[in-house]
Amino acid sequence: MRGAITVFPDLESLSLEAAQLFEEAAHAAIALHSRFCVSLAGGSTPRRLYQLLATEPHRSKLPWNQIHLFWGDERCVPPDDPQSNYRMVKEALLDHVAIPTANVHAMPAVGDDLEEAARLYTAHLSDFFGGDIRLDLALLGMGADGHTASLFPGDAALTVDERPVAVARPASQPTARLTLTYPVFNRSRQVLFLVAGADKAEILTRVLAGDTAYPSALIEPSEGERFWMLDQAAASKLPLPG
Ligand SMILES: O=C1O[C@H](COP(=O)(O)O)[C@@H](O)[C@H](O)[C@H]1O
Repeated sequence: MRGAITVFPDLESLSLEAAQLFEEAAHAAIALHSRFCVSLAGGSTPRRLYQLLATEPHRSKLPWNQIHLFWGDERCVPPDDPQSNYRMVKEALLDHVAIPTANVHAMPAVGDDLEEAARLYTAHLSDFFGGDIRLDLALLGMGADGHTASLFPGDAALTVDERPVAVARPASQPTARLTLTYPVFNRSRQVLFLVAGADKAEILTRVLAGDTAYPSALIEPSEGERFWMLDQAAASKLPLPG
């Protein structure tokens, strides 16, 4: 087993703790370098976390003008599509907090030329961070196939290590995607995986045992910390401690 792992009874208690970690990480990063740069996970699991950040006590305690939100991945759909990760974040969080528009760094995953879209987001990251793209916190989820962000088993995006953004074309998915790549996640100061649901229990045991057939197992920040927050259902097949 690798990384700090905490099991919660349900998604609500997991999300409450994740919101606390987010707030503490934000204050620590802002004390260190006056801003907090975080990449957001999509899908369904982090929605409750984002809702909690958008309500008291977190909403008032977070200095939104010093928080910069990036996207870990995006589905190639319009931003108002139900599948859009941007839309999920907007509805759960952005619509409810006073974050400056300039601090919302959504992935432009639309248009016919996705390689160009990946180049544009790469250029945006380079402009923002300069030569060293380093997130303070990467929020990640895990799919039942072991994918994380849009790093899917067998997809070419897994092998991209010279660019921060790649186009993913997972055979299992209805649309192409954009994703941050391993070097970005593995350079983050902190990585927090949020994993909930019984459908993930089997693969999670393999990921946490370090089986690199599953993309989530290859997220290992070289100089940072990695945390796993699991609900009881996702953790149900893990070996018992001791
Ligand atoms: O497709 C995606 O899936 C993963 C996991 O999502 P969940 O719904 O099982 O929580 C997510 O982390 C990723 O950002 C998303 O695009």
